[in-house]
Amino acid sequence: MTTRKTPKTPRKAAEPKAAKAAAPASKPRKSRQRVPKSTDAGADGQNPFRAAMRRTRAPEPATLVIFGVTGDLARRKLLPAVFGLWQDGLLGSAFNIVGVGRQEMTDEQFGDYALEALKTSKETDAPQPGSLEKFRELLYYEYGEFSEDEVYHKVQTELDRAESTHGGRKNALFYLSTPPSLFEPISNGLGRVGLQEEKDGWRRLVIEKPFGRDLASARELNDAIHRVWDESQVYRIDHYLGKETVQNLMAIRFGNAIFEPLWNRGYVDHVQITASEDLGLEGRAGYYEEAGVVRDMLQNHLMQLFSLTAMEAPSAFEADAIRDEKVKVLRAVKPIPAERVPEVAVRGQYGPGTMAGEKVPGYKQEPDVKRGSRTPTYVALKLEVDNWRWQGVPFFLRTGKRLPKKVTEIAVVFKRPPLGLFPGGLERNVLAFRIQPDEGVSLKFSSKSPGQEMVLREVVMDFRYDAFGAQLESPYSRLLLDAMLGDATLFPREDEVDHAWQIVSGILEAWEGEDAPAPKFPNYPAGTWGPDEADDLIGAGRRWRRL
Ligand SMILES: NC(=O)C1=CN([C@@H]2O[C@H](COP(=O)(O)OP(=O)(O)OC[C@H]3O[C@@H](n4cnc5c(N)ncnc54)[C@H](OP(=O)(O)O)[C@@H]3O)[C@@H](O)[C@H]2O)C=CC1
Ligand SMILES: O=C1O[C@H](COP(=O)(O)O)[C@@H](O)[C@H](O)[C@H]1O
Repeated sequence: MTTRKTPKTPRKAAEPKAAKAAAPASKPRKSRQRVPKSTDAGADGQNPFRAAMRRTRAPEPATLVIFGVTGDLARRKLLPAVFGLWQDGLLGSAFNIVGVGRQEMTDEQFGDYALEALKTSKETDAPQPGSLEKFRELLYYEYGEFSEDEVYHKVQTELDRAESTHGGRKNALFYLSTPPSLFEPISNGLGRVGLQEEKDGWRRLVIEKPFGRDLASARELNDAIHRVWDESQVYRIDHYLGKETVQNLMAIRFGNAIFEPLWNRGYVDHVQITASEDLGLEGRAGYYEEAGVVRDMLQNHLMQLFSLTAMEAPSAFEADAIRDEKVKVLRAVKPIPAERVPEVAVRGQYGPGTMAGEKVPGYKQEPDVKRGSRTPTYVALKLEVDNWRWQGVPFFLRTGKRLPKKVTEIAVVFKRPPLGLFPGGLERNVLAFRIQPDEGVSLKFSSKSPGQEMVLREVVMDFRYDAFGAQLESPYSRLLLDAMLGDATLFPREDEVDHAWQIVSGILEAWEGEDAPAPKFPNYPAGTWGPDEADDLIGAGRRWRRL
């Protein structure tokens, strides 16, 4: 995304740049609003999940500064998440947002933009009467070139202004919701004007994914970030960790006595981790052509799901104890040098096809995609873990765009019973964590079907999240609140990110290196479950789950 766009929603004419830049530092603040009570479902009129959080968690007064606030992520996810937290009274006694972008806009115009975003996003909680207008009072906007100091001075001025209503504190959470190429320039810009210094309040940096584009660039970015920030101030976000159902994986594994004894090579045949998407490119060619599925999904979201499934129990539910265990299992993954890639990985790119009865274009026909594009939109990978728990148990990971449906699932497939006493029934028990949609956990097993004969049938025990009677929290709400509270438990640490890059490095080398053979793309029609080679990867006697 290098071209400058016009604002994405109708707005009033932009105020001249000079007039905005010359606004006095002492411009009067809008009065801070009392946080309204929620009318979400729940006995006390609140979203029960959030009400539970409210009792124990309240951040200090703070400013959330979103760089790239005019982008897709901010519009569809971040602003709705912040609005929901604020409406439920979770953002403490004083809070405001400074949106930062490259487009010229006044605070007023930004208010219109943000409200339009809230009204159109599917993720926005039902607003209470008048609450959108009250929320608008918290919104400020600054713009400029991210390579120049001026915009950071403007941000500093915003923090100075907020001080009086924030109890003399200048706490700030800087959220980098921009293309990854801007992470380092923005971090440096903040550093040049001293915005990382914690003299008069905490300062934290949230960095979106992908963190780097390969192992070398991730390390360079990490070093650059550390030249400005202490690791304790850095929150690398992977929104999959904010999903309730992903956290539930730890709850089920380590909060029950019945699963862990089976969670090993003695009982588990293999594990399948799937993140399939029915969507195609959604106008994100500029980003996706550079990234491809390995950087977009595999290196981060799927590696997180893998490490949470395969790790040992942490000694405590604390950031470093959990991160230590995740790193240990990532280190135990059998290395995948470029020569091994054909054995363990399959790539794909969708061609034209049919989705829900509608014809859809292939990847190469999507707007702004190069006609000869080699960008993969599908990957399947076999991981082997060289440790006592998992020796000989393959983990199969797959993710892709334009697959038949949106579903993310972790399925633990158990070994066959040692003796087949009865006819019928299923081949193997499966414990499946439905991360999304239709969130829940199911266990498949065989049962006698009614009748004279001892014939088995496959049955399912199913737990559904909607049994709790509450809508699940957006992962961004959870993670934003955690970052405001200084809780890094659900954010990947630098060594986790590094090890995840190490695992996929050979794949990138084999597929993108100078001598890499040209792929035969497209190799799956949109609306199908990916290339046929993925079936060979999972091997004889096993098959991918049809979800
Ligand atoms: N969108 C999504 O669903 C998800 C996105 N992410 C990550 O979030 C981050 C943001 O993604 P997304 O919102 O989709 O990206 P977008 O391309 O929509 O834009 C992000 C923002 O960056 C600005 N921007 C782009 N290029 C420049 C530039 N050269 N100089 C200054 N500003 C620039 C855009 O300004 P303008 O509006 O003027 O173009 C916009 O404000 C990325 O790191 C992405 O990987 C992570 C998970 C999901
Ligand atoms: O990070 C990303 O994730 C989304 C999928 O997220 P989900 O929460 O809807 O499963 C993906 O579409 C996008 O390409 C990627 O950048």
